Amino acid sequence: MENEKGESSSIFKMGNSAQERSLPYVPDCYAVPPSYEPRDALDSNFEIVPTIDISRLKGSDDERRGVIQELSSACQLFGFFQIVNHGINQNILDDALEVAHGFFELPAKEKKKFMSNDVYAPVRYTTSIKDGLDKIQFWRIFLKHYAHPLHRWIHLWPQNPPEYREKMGKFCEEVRSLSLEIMGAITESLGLGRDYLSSRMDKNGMQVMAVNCYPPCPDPTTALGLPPHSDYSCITILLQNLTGLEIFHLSAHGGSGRWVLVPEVKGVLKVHIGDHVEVLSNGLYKSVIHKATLNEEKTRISLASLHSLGMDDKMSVPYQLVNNENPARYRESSFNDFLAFLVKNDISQGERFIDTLRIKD
Ligand SMILES: O=C(O)CCC(=O)C(=O)O
Ligand SMILES: [Fe+2]
Repeated sequence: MENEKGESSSIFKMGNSAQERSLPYVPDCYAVPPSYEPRDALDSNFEIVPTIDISRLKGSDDERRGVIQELSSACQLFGFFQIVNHGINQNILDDALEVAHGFFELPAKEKKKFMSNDVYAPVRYTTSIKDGLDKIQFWRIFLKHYAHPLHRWIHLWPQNPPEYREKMGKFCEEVRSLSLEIMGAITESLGLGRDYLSSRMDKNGMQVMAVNCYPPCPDPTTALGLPPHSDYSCITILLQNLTGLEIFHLSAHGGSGRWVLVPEVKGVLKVHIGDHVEVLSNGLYKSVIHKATLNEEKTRISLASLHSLGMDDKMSVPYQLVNNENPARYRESSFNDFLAFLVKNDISQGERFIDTLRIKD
């Protein structure tokens, strides 16, 4: 973000190319507390991250039931799973990553048009989380833009690289229809039926793209791309070019949990359970705490597509999941409520939206 003199508070001088932005050292404002980065507890056993063949959702009743069971177990144990055979062509994934990278390589002048720290802006470009306001800064540059309905927002997106709108637009449309399919399976797995949220998500549902760039970092052990957090959305579908995403596996280590590095396998998409599915399930499914770690040599790009109900549409605990023994554990809230929370709170300090929704016994 720029002050009156036109200087950026960010070390990244947001306009330059990723290479020029790279510093030979990590300034103090980027140093994260050791508790954010417990390297010794990292589980590098890739096998344990659940992977689901999503094509079976369209198969026989038995196949669909099998997927629903796997999904339910992944949502309870991890709040996270990977999907294969999702039906999105590899070219579409590669093209979206390519135009995202191309955008961050543009000269300052181009990118500055989108610079904003207003969390309500439908298109904004900035660094960290709230640049200049976060107590700790994060080694991340990002473009955030709304993506659904596409015709309403696409004319606000970058026109450079020239194929940005077409290629990112195609990716967004494909990922959105996948999100509806997955949400149908999630509500079915909760006994609410496949169409419990369909019309609300279909008509007014939001899709927000976080197009993230993490330049090479001279000391990846001291800084982070993003601190531990959960997403406010129903689900997030994520595509990355390199490993770096770590999730907190709650059920590991007798419930004390541990960090797991998510593997990168070409073509595999990642699905995060967000705060609003935790509410929807009355706490049976957990929104996954995750963070973005850094690479010493390479620029990491991730495309996080967040899917939620409409701006003012409230997610509440369904009456079907509530009885005397199992009362509602969360207050209702909307996407707009999350934005108000984001304005007032510093996520870099570990504040979580979901914690503000819990109903105390
Ligand atoms: O870059 C990543 O792997 C994580 C991105 C993320 O968590 C987000 O944009 O909310
Ligand atoms: Fe996230």
